[in-house]
Amino acid sequence: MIEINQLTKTFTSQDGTPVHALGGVDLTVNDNEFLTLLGPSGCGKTTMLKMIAGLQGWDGGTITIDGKAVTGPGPDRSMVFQNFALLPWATVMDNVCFGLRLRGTERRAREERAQELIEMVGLSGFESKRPGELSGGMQQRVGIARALAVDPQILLMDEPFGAVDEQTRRLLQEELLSIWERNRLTVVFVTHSMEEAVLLGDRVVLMSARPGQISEIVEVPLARPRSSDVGGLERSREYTEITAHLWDQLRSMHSEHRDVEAVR
Ligand SMILES: Nc1ncnc2c1ncn2[C@@H]1O[C@H](COP(=O)(O)OP(=O)(O)OP(=O)(O)O)[C@@H](O)[C@H]1O
Repeated sequence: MIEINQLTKTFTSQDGTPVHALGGVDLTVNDNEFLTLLGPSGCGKTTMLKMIAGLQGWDGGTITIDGKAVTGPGPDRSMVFQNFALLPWATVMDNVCFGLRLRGTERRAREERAQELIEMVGLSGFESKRPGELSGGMQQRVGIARALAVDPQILLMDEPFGAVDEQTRRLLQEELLSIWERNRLTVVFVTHSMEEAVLLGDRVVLMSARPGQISEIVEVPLARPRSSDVGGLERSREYTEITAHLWDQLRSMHSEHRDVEAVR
């Protein structure tokens, strides 16, 4: 279980003015939960994800995982980035093996594990290609396989499908759901898309504009497994009601934010 208590962070921008990114976030993520994070641009979603990953420090508050304080990155957590963050000179196989290699796993074992994952994400036959030879969707499949190779308990995903076309996005959503259904990981997934947040999540966490705080947590009652009929879910009444509610909330946040900016 991930427990976040009163998390605060203020950055200093280049001209020296403070940027209050997080203003006291409290959040609990349950084991095996698929949690999606939604909120206006700049409300601190990426910052919070990086903090859980142990890649970014904070000013106040605590983050614990199964009762242990997060003080840096660990083998229990993997992150998937929007821009894929692959090694451009390395092959698909070497990219997927990367984390296992850092851990000192011997070559045969790591290549066997990588091969399983390459098959799982539908990239068999592309093992010796380099990222530049692949489409965006294929590169993100490599990113997902790489993150899964180290068998993390927690997968942290920062708008992973933001840079791919609509059809690829749908396929990747279905694949991710099916991987999660089989492996029962804990997933924290940042997105700009209300639709994606609802289709994937057990709960949608709505963050308020900067300084980011939890504004509302919405339970998603859509039945699981969802991987085989994402399109059908989109036509259900529950889906329409939740997305309409989220849109109302986001719209009022945007207009409040505009009013605050205007007063400044
Ligand atoms: N290293 C940094 N130095 C200064 N300011 C930063 C730094 N990292 C983030 N910020 C600022 O902190 C705020 C939160 O950024 P963050 O990237 O977490 O937001 P976000 O909710 O993920 O945004 P988006 O949805 O646009 O990706 C933003 O105003 C951003 O400019």
